[in-house]
Amino acid sequence: MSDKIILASASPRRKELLEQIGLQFDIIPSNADEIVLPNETPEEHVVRLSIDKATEVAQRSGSNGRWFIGSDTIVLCDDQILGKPQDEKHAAQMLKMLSGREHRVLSGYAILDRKTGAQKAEAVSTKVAFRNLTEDEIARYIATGEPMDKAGSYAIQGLAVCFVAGIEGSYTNVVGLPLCRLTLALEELGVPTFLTV
Ligand SMILES: Cc1cn([C@H]2C[C@H](O)[C@@H](COP(=O)(O)OP(=O)(O)OP(=O)(O)O)O2)c(=O)[nH]c1=O
Repeated sequence: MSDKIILASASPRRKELLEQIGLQFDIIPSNADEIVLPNETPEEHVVRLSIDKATEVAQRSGSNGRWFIGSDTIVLCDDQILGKPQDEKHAAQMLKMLSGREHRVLSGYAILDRKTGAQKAEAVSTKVAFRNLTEDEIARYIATGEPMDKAGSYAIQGLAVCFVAGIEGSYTNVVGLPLCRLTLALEELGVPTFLTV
């Protein structure tokens, strides 16, 4: 078994975030299903999906890789889970809902160590407040294409930063991975990071 770290994600944001902290890793996107189960809390949902993504990739990657990282991000508004929009109309509905108020962004992560069987997973929450958005602003934002592959139909790391009146908690958690918590978990599992090698 190689001592590699594998990011089980197709998200270019997660790739950039792990590169930002100097990790060396390979990418194998996950094919895990992303359904919401009845009676599951949003926290349980993102943690379960993170574990599913990491496990699914670990199971089909042969002897390639030791540590597998999976993650999932959702937006929560009025107790409703907002994932990625199905189309532009759906994106407009979500952005209208987020306009002028506060919501939460939940990201889960899971790290599996295939060598020892150890695992760490948790959900991290960040509060984000949007200023009021007009219908015209929402239409113009959707026309840029940015919302279409993002949970909640916006990207804080992109043009939508202009809508963000305030944030409480981890910024990278909104982008897709809570790096502060994740690096602590990596250290606890003995994964070499710039803080330990
Ligand atoms: C709220 C928000 C989400 N997002 C993105 C992060 C995730 O890529 C996406 C949420 O969808 P996810 O299902 O968490 O991830 P994904 O399908 O892009 O990738 P994979 O499942 O293979 O790991 O939304 C941003 O880029 N910026 C933001 O501000």
